[in-house]
Order: sequence, then C-alpha cells, then structure tokens
Amino acid sequence: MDTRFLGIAELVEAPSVAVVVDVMRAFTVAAWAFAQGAEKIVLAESLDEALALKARHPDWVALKDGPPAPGFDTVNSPGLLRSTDLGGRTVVQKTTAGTVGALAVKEASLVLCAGFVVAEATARLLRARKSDSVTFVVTGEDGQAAEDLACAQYIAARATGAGTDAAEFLRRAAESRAAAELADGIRQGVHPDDVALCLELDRFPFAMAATLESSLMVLRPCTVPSLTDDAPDPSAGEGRPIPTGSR
Ligand SMILES: O=C(O)[C@H](CS(=O)(=O)O)OP(=O)(O)O
Ligand SMILES: [Mg+2]
Repeated sequence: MDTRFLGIAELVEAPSVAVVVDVMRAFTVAAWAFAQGAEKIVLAESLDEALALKARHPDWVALKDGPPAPGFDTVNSPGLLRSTDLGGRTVVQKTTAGTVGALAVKEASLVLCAGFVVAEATARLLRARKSDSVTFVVTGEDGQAAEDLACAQYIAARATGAGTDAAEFLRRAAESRAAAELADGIRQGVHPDDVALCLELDRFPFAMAATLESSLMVLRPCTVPSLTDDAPDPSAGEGRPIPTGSR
C-alpha cells in the first residue's frame, strides 16, 4: 500500500482513497455523536451554511468549534457530547480543521474520517478494500499537527498489517500543541476530559465514511470486516456496509 501524508493545502488532485484525520477534536466528536445515537453528520462548508441548514431543519443539532455561539446547539467537545442524547438526530458540524479537510477531498471515491477512537476499524476497512494507494489528510497546523500525523501514521501501519505498538504514537499526540492548548484553556468550548477522550485507542468498533448526498457531504458510521474474513463484524453494531461506489 502506497501511503501519502498531506496537509489540506497540499491536496492538488482528488485522491482515490482519503483518510482525513482530526484527533483533536472533530472526528473524536463525530465518533461520540454516533455513539450517542446520531444518525448522520452533515459536514458544513461554513458557519453560515451550518446556520442555514439548522434554520431549514430546526430538529438538526448544529455544532461548531470554539466558544458557544447564537444559533448553535453545542460545541466541538467529546466530553460535553458524551452526556447528550442524540438518538436518531442529524448533526451539522463545522470546525476549523477536520470538516474542512473532509470537504477538500469530497471527490475521492472513498473518504474516511478518523481519530484514535476509530483507528483499528479504519485500518481494517482499508485492509479489506486492498487499496493500492491511500492519502492521509493531516488536517491540523498545515499538515504538521503532531496528534493528527501520529494517528495517520499509526493507522497506515495497522492498515499494512504491521503489529504496531500504539504507545509511541499516543505519546506524540499527548505531547502535541493541541493537547496543551486544550488542557491550558487556550482553546474554547472545552471539557476537562477532552484530551483523554481524544487519546482513547479504539474506543469504538465502527469506521466513519463521508459521501456526497444531494450535494451535502454526509458522514455515517460503517461496519468493518472481521479480522478473519470479509463478513460484516457483528460487534460493529449499527452502521452501513463499507461504501464501494466510485465517483
Ligand atoms: O475544536 C477544536 O479543537 C479545533 C478548533 S480550534 O483549534 O480549537 O480552534 O477544531 P478541529 O477542526 O476539530 O481541529
Ligand atoms: Mg484538530
């Protein structure tokens, strides 16, 4: 498997398979939203689009990063979201890095969004797809974010079947600038448990795939093959099969 690690600005053409990584905090939050029952997450292009979608669908849950803001229901915090019942709800998410990265590769045939909480499920899905080439989008800090790069490199290693020890990758993420800023209160809309929740390895059994649905980029959980064959893994719980379509 040929792997590339690129920042958002380095994406010059649509990759075939993209894994968009945002550990702190967009895709940890997305995974928690699904764990709390959300049906789907619409990745908004802008704050204005998120608010327009919310206005059109008052039952949707609008979420942004940074501090709480008028019109939005909640913020980009796994610690806050984990006590929110999202059963059957649609979430609209707009963040600085993660959602921007996913939208930057919306023409790819497969777009997975990931953090450590869904690392193994993501790697297993890539293994099952037997992809020749995978582009990892390192969303934070112009492709330099230590937590995103560490997670991307860990998933890449696991996707090639390497018996990789996660400890060193998690240590790099724990020592990242993002972790320090979240812990020190420099970033806003933060729960004290956010960093720890973002560093939980394989907390969830599902991967997350984004596809274009009526011009909106929509993220959903998906089941992954079991370790021994290509059959759906019953432990994966709710979720769609692996998306196979190409655009
Ligand atoms: O919510 C986050 O941690 C960041 C935004 S910021 O760096 O705090 O401004 O967003 P994300 O897109 O999840 O990296
Ligand atoms: Mg981030």
